[in-house]
Amino acid sequence: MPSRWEADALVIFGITGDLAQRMTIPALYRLERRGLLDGPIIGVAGSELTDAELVVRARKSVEEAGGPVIDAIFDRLAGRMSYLSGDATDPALYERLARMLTGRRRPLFYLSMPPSLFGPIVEGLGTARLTAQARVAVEKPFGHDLASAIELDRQLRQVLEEEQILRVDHFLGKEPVIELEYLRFANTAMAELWQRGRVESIQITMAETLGVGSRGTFYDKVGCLRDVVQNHLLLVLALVAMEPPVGPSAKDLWDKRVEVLRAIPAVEVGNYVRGQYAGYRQTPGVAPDSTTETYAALKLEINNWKWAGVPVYIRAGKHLPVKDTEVRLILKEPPRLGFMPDPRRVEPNQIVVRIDPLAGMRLQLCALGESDEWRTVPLDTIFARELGPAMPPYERLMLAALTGDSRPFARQDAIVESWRIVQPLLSYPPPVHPYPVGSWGPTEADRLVAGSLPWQAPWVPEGESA
Ligand SMILES: NC(=O)C1=CN([C@@H]2O[C@H](COP(=O)(O)OP(=O)(O)OC[C@H]3O[C@@H](n4cnc5c(N)ncnc54)[C@H](OP(=O)(O)O)[C@@H]3O)[C@@H](O)[C@H]2O)C=CC1
Ligand SMILES: O=C1O[C@H](COP(=O)(O)O)[C@@H](O)[C@H](O)[C@H]1O
Repeated sequence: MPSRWEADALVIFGITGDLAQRMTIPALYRLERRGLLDGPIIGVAGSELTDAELVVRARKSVEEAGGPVIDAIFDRLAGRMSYLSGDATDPALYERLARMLTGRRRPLFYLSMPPSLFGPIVEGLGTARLTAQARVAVEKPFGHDLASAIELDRQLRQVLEEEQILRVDHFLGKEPVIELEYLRFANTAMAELWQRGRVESIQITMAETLGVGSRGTFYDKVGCLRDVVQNHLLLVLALVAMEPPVGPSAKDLWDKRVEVLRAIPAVEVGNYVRGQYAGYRQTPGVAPDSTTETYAALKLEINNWKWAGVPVYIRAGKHLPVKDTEVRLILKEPPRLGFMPDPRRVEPNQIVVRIDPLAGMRLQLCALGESDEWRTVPLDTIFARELGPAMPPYERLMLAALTGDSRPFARQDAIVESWRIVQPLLSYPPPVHPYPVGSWGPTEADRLVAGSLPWQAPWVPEGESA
């Protein structure tokens, strides 16, 4: 049954911006190729452009995203597109937009704009009476701390109901992140292991080989904790630790995720290590005396029946040795039985769910080799080889937004809880430690995992260059 929120028009605010050009337009092309688009697409931005000039830019975006561009498909997409130029703070823009949307009842407004404009845009849409049956997608960041996240929501809620707001976090569109729920609850083997009686600790790593590049001005105001930990990684943790949802709706899913976040106490500053890669301060747009972190590592706990006593370690950073995002459950050691040779050398089993770049799962077991040597034996699965290629996140999220599926979009209470968890770290940031480019971050982060297995080198599947 079609959702009552299925869109009959798409309006992209910020169509000329970096995100729209690199991600949104190529995603729309791929949806067109699958035959999943319907209705007009209106791009809005400040630049003075004609419809034809927008189409030329769109073609360039699709070409730069890679893969062949099929003329007939691109022409179909281009045929839907039109452009509206104006200032998002000018009420006249919304009157013009309303005229372009005549006859359309359920537009999706996708805000790929500076976050400071989210409030004014929603107000403009409301004043032009465009929001009755509309939905509004907003890109992260949802605030820059707890207070501003609450304030942003207050502004949006003056015009919109909660279910009209789609908070886009592209990690929630990643196939293996979605897969986590099924892996855990469709497999008794996993479900039985996934609890404090079996798990010694959890490590979540998001390592990037690149630095901040041309995003210095943006990044220096944000830092690693806000950029990827508060949003992507805490939402992934919520999925890793949640109880099974009682039903299939977005509410069922988010109720369980939020339960996990509510059970996580705010992180103590002593459990947080910040790092900055060598040379960061020379990046264009970065302050010469910047103390912004490009690496963050923290230890937290989940105070509920299932996870109490299991430390969760999260680390993320730029200019690290590999590009890798993974969740690693380190299982408890087996009992030391007398019949096994040298039982102290048995390594604990580990379950790794790799999110990026080549998604998959590893079960790390232990076996005795020919010469009575303990060996680590990996059982690996690459999801794309078993399940076929996954839909890229922006395509999946755009499709969900257009078809009225709220499940992959973050709910406000989850956002508030995740800011609460990191707020002490933002209010009282510890000193930042330098680290060399290509290293695993500052060695100070090693003290966080004292008492658990050290930080584990991520699983990089064979054939994938590090
Ligand atoms: N870039 C990325 O990789 C990511 C970005 N995001 C988020 O997405 C959003 C957009 O980011 P990004 O694309 O990088 O930003 P850009 O600065 O590249 O683009 C901003 C867009 O907003 C338009 N714009 C700005 N001010 C006005 C105004 N007053 N009136 C009308 N249009 C205006 C610009 O139009 P014009 O230039 O034509 O005037 C442009 O199209 C931000 O919220 C960002 O945090 C989230 C994840 C990743
Ligand atoms: O949101 C962000 O994510 C990217 C990493 O995303 P991925 O899909 O390539 O893992 C990160 O580089 C960027 O700094 C951040 O804003």
